[in-house]
Amino acid sequence: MAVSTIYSTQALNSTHFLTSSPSSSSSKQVFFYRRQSQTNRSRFNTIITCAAQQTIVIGLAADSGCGKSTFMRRLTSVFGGAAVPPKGGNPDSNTLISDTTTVICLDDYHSLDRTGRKVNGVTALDPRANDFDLMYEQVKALKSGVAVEKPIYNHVTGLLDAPELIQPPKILVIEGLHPMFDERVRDLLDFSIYLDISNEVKFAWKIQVRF
Ligand SMILES: Nc1ncnc2c1ncn2[C@@H]1O[C@H](COP(=O)(O)OP(=O)(O)OP(=O)(O)O)[C@@H](O)[C@H]1O
Ligand SMILES: O=C(CO)[C@H](O)[C@H](O)COP(=O)(O)O
Repeated sequence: MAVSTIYSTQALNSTHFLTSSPSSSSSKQVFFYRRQSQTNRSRFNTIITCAAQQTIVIGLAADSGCGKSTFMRRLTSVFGGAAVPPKGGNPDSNTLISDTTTVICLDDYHSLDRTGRKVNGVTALDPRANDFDLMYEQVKALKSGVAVEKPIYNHVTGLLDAPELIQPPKILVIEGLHPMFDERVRDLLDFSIYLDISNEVKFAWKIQVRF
């Protein structure tokens, strides 16, 4: 598994691209190619293509409000096609689907809704508030080409909504608080990214969202 950490102190508005990263496991065929245009050597002109035998799984971890969604929108656009919510589904779905990539928000594996967390005195970061067994089963199924009925955590109501059908994509991104906490889920990742955002920047971004 290749690992990359993005530091907020380096460049707040920069995008960090995946570079050539053969998987550590010789049984997999996962390659990201990085190529720059001859005419324009700007890093925003980088093209990435990918060849793989099965669904590639990318894990993106960061604290709440640290730019996971923003980073994923940029990454999926690099992979090709606009990422949009599932058509005709729950308007509060957290999922984004593009031609090549499906982004799943791991908040959907909260085992306790907002009231349940309050009653039990735990935050969403607490492993006890998350269903890692289901997360593992469903990521494993998608990686092996099997569709799943994934739950939805509704950030508007704070409730767990009826599940949505997720088809196996070429590239699956799981983004959230804990893509690397459970060893079984971690072992399914081909590439891991951690957004290491300083508290100063994190609070500034959070205030921007809330006010
Ligand atoms: N690289 C960046 N430069 C400037 N602002 C950013 C950057 N990344 C994210 N932000 C801002 O920070 C805020 C939070 O970003 P975002 O919603 O992507 O985070 P998140 O981790 O997905 O949040 P949540 O955990 O609540 O789902 C947004 O207002 C976004 O515009
Ligand atoms: O986005 C989050 C974590 O990634 C939220 O903090 C978490 O899902 C709890 O949800 P809410 O704030 O709606 O109670």
